Amino acid sequence: MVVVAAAPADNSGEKTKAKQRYLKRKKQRRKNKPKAVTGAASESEDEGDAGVVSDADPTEERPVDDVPIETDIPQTEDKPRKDKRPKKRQKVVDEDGDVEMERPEVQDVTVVDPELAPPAASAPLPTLPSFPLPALPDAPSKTELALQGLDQALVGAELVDAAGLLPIPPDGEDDGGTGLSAKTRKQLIDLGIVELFAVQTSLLPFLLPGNPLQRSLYLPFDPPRDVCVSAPTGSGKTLAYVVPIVEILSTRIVTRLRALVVLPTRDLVTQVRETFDAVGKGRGLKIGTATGQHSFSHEQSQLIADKMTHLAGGSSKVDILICTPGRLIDHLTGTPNFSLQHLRFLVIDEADRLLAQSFQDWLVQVLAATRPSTGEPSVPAGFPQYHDAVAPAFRTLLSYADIPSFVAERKESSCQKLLFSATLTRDPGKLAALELRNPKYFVVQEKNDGPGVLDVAMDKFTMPATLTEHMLVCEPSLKPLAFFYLVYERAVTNALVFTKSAESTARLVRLFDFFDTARRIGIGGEPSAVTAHAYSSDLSASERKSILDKFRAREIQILVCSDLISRGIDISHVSHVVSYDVPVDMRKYVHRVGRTARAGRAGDAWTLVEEQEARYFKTMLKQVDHLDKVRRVKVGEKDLAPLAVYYEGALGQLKDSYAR
Ligand SMILES: Nc1ncnc2c1ncn2[C@@H]1O[C@H](COP(=O)(O)OP(=O)(O)OP(=O)(O)O)[C@@H](O)[C@H]1O
Repeated sequence: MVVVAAAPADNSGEKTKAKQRYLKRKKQRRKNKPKAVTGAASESEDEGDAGVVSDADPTEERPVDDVPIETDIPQTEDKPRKDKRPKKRQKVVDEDGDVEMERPEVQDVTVVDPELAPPAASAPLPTLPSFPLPALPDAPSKTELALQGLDQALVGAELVDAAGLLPIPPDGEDDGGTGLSAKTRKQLIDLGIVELFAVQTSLLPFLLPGNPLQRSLYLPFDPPRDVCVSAPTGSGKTLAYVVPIVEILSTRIVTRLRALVVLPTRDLVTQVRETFDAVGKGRGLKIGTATGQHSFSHEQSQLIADKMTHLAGGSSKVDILICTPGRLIDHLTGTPNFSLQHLRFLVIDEADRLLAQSFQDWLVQVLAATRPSTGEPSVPAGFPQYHDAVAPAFRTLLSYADIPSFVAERKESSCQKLLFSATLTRDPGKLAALELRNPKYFVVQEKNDGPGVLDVAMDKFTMPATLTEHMLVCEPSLKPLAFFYLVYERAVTNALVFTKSAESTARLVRLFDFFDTARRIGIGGEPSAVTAHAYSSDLSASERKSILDKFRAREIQILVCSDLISRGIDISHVSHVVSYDVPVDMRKYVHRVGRTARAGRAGDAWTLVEEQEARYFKTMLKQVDHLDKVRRVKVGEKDLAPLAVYYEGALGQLKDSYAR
């Protein structure tokens, strides 16, 4: 009996001389061997091999391929073979420790008489198991990256189908699942609102629960959850908060400042006020605005009833205040008895825009004013105090010693924060700054439009379904002409035209006037049907209002503006939006184009792209999988030729006017 020790593995892949010799013999042996019908292939082969090896030089090292390998191939023999010892197996535990495996043990090989050897099997030789080469793990997908660090509440957002509508029952007890009182339903129907849009359908029942206790003005023991809403432009977010606020505050007896709505611009404050006035008509609610449009003392007199006495519970003349953040801070720091302790609602509309605004840390100051501080009582002993006017959460700040303990207990503020935007931020840092209480997210999107939460996480915002988008690439020098082509040849009127600055706005309007006059003369002096006007921050508030009114009345057909009114402004008849200068980022694009195709109406958006900007613009759209939604329109010289003659003249006049 000769025992051949197993050789170490030869990983080089080169065949040694010994191996070559061995393989040759093996081949020979196979040829001579009688054909086996059954039997464990590996074992028969092993034994045969061993016999051959015994002839070989015992000092020769045998290649690792020689070593019999025990596999887990099921045995086909019916009877167990008595002459074989069961082979030893080595137990190993995998790296994670949760799977126990058996590793075949390298064995001694016993040489037996070939006569006694069982017939060799014809099955193929078992091969060495191959182990995968070490490789770097796959890079995380964009989706995985987008989800990293995301607010868990956003991950669990409620997805709302943008097409969902809910009819408003006109009268009777049944509210049809809207959560609205008969009074509010009647008021909405009088305003022409006969069904709720998707965002309202999901938000109203949430903010107006069936249990009347949860509709209370104060919920100190059961504070309400905060809400974040991401819904496309023109989808009706304003009514989604105006209606519940009016509904809940209508139960109030005493006027306190209970709803604060913060918006980024004065124009939006005016617009939202009009909506509150319309919906809240006949409900006795007092509504105020603070934008800096009037003098500070005038605003103070509109907001505060008593400026002279220090009142622990504040003194408000309004139930609802709609304001810009700057003016809000002015009142918070400079108006006596202006208090946010009674707030039931804090609305931050165009939230991502406002959170990007760090004006005097407005958010920190506002949030601090809505919750009781842990410091000294705000009203020292000896001062006149009216404890009935103090919000429950703030009663601990009173210096009264005789307040029963259940009242004096520290309770949470009842202020419910409501955040809205068509481009809601997913920035965890910014969301954390809001100190949201158990927030509930609503994401309104087109049905089957992909994973909604991920879309928000990856800045892929849902556009209105009724919007058609175009881009027109042109030479920079021909851009004004391309714009005139859109106006006169493609009937792009009732349009908002966005430029990059107030200066570009003024220049374009001037050029438009020269062009229009030249064209009018050229075609026989017909009065022009198209009037363009500039709308910019250079204008006074009253001028801006008058221009907007004229545009709404269709006396002006084209309003040229900067991004000042790219957010929130709602003018129903805007059928076209033109980005005369390409927007700097996707958010701006979403808000600009969202000035049309509102409330289910059709609308067209055009972007004029200078040749050198085309790559940037397309990349911006591609990053959010939006490029294929924007149709590329080609305008050749032939198209522009009829207008080119007036354009030359208008350009000359513009140059002269600036030279003067
Ligand atoms: N249920 C409804 N039925 C009919 N019209 C509605 C309804 N809800 C809202 N609207 C109208 O839809 C238009 C757009 O609403 P709103 O201004 O609230 O949109 P938005 O979602 O705030 O848009 P943006 O993000 O651009 O500010 C308004 O003219 C509004 O009156």
